[in-house]
Amino acid sequence: MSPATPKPPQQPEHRSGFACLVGRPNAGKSTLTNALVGQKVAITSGRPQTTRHTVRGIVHRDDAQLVLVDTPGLHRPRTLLGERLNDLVRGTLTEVDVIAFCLPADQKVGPGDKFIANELAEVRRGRHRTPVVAVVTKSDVVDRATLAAHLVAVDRLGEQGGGWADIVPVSAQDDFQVDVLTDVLVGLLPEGPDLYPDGELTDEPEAIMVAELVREAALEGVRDELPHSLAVQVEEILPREGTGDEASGRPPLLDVRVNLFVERDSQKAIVIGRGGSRLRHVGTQARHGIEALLGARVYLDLHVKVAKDWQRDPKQLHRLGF
Ligand SMILES: Nc1nc2c(ncn2[C@@H]2O[C@H](COP(=O)(O)OP(=O)(O)OP(=O)(O)O)[C@@H](O)[C@H]2O)c(=O)[nH]1
Repeated sequence: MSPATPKPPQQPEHRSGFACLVGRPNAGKSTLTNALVGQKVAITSGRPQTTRHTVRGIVHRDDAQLVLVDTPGLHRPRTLLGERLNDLVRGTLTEVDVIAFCLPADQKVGPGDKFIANELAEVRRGRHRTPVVAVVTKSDVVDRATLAAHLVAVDRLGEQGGGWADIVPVSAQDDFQVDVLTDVLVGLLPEGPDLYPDGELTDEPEAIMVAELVREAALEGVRDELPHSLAVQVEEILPREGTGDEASGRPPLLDVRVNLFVERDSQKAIVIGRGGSRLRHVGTQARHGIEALLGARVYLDLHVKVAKDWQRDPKQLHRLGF
């Protein structure tokens, strides 16, 4: 009997597709996106509901490309803006290949999670049968017994929709099991070639990222209702004439003009601060981030404007890009 010819090693199939992170506000979606991608692309903040735009990060591997869509927090709509956000989330859910449902380990499974689980059950029953992975985030903040109990509760939450494709506890902060989650998500993608060129981390227009940096700085340390009442619009990003030097490769200074919209005069006063001190601080904070993002020196010109009840006005929402 002749020995069996050894088979050539099988090349693993290349996979590619879109994943979307959902979860109640503050569940850790942005932080997890950053941990998965390995670089800061989405904007995190201690305050809930700050992620308004769909920011994508891209995980490049030899065997796969995973495009992450970081959605705004799915929540019960209270205003027109809330409804638009939810429409955006629902639209995203049916377009992706896999959904990661983030449930923070330090919070009991509550009505907000059940609301989202119901939505996801619909998506799983739908035409696309999109698989949903339950991700228990912030697992570093609880002990093992609490984590175990939480995993059981999360498992039970998935029963109505026919069960989760997987359950993965992670800590974005301690880089615990983030690679395991990547493997699980990649395993649920269809076979396919790269969707984006290597090295590209986000396809967000620069202006949106600039707006998010300003928004993040403007919300920092403000303890009132501001997060729901602040919109940021980048009016222009222009190279200033005669400031660059082609020979040495020095980029020109960029003039960045940004409008911050609030709903009331009292909120305008909060953003500006006594004698303009707070706004100056916001400007400095944001400028550092923008310079790092754009790789050039920046002159940041901030204007605070009152756009009354903009959250409820379709015309204003449109103008602000919603
Ligand atoms: N201890 C710990 N804290 C975390 C972890 N991930 C996120 N956080 C914190 O949780 C808070 C919310 O995190 P985000 O990533 O902004 O949450 P989000 O779900 O994107 O929030 P929204 O934009 O409001 O939807 C921040 O203060 C994070 O620092 C983690 O793995 N461990």
